[in-house]
Amino acid sequence: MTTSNSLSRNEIRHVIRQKRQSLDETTQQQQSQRLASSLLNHPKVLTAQSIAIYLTNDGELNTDKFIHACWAQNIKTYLPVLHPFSKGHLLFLHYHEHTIMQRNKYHILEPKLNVLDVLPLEQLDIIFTPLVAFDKTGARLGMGGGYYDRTLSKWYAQKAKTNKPYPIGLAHDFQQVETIPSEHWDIPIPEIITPNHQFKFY
Ligand SMILES: Nc1nc2c(c(=O)[nH]1)N(C=O)[C@@H](CNc1ccc(C(=O)N[C@@H](CCC(=O)O)C(=O)O)cc1)CN2
Ligand SMILES: Nc1ncnc2c1ncn2[C@@H]1O[C@H](COP(=O)(O)OP(=O)(O)OP(=O)(O)O)[C@@H](O)[C@H]1O
Repeated sequence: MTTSNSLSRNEIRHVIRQKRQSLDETTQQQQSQRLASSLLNHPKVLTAQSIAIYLTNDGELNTDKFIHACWAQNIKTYLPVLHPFSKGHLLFLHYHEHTIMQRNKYHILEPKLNVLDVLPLEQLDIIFTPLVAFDKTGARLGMGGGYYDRTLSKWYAQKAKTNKPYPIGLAHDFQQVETIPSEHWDIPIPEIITPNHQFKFY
């Protein structure tokens, strides 16, 4: 990794995170509704039984309305939980209206760990991934922990077999940038959805 690369990745993170943190609540609610409406017509969602999603943090595109719509349609929803021993890795736990929640070290709400609620990655139909920025090639930049890079690398390694879970990035339109300086561990994702566009990369 070169210093200039890491600086510009950090600069992108800084600029885009500031922008999304400054969104007002009305805009967030409108975008959440638009997202839910478009996702509910998505062919992969229409046939999904279990999906991984995230709870909005740091001004991310709000997923609340979509999550509730999934529950109404009997689509099971799973949330990322920081792995208790395996640093940098995520588990995906069932999230329903009675789930006991707690805050992780980043102050993001996550289901309280219970092994009975964990679903192996390959049993999820779709993994909706949060991101800070994406570019025209499908490169994604996250918060900097490498959590989704590690998760997606497991998907990538086994994708010839099952292609499950199908990754879809979610973002505000302004999170698209010209180019993300790539690192060797980055896994480009096949599809990114914003309130106004659907991008398919391969
Ligand atoms: N909604 C949501 N949930 C998610 C993620 C995400 O991007 N969005 N993650 C995606 O990976 C994982 C958490 N990764 C994160 C990595 C860094 C920071 C963060 O805020 N870092 C602060 C410093 C916080 C601290 O150390 O106290 C910062 O960079 O300013 C947050 C989450 C799992 N859950
Ligand atoms: N597949 C992987 N295996 C091991 N380490 C990895 C892997 N992917 C990323 N990392 C490590 O994670 C750290 C953070 O990576 P990076 O800055 O690209 O995360 P990010 O894409 O912003 O975050 P996220 O993927 O959680 O959204 C890097 O130091 C990198 O070495």
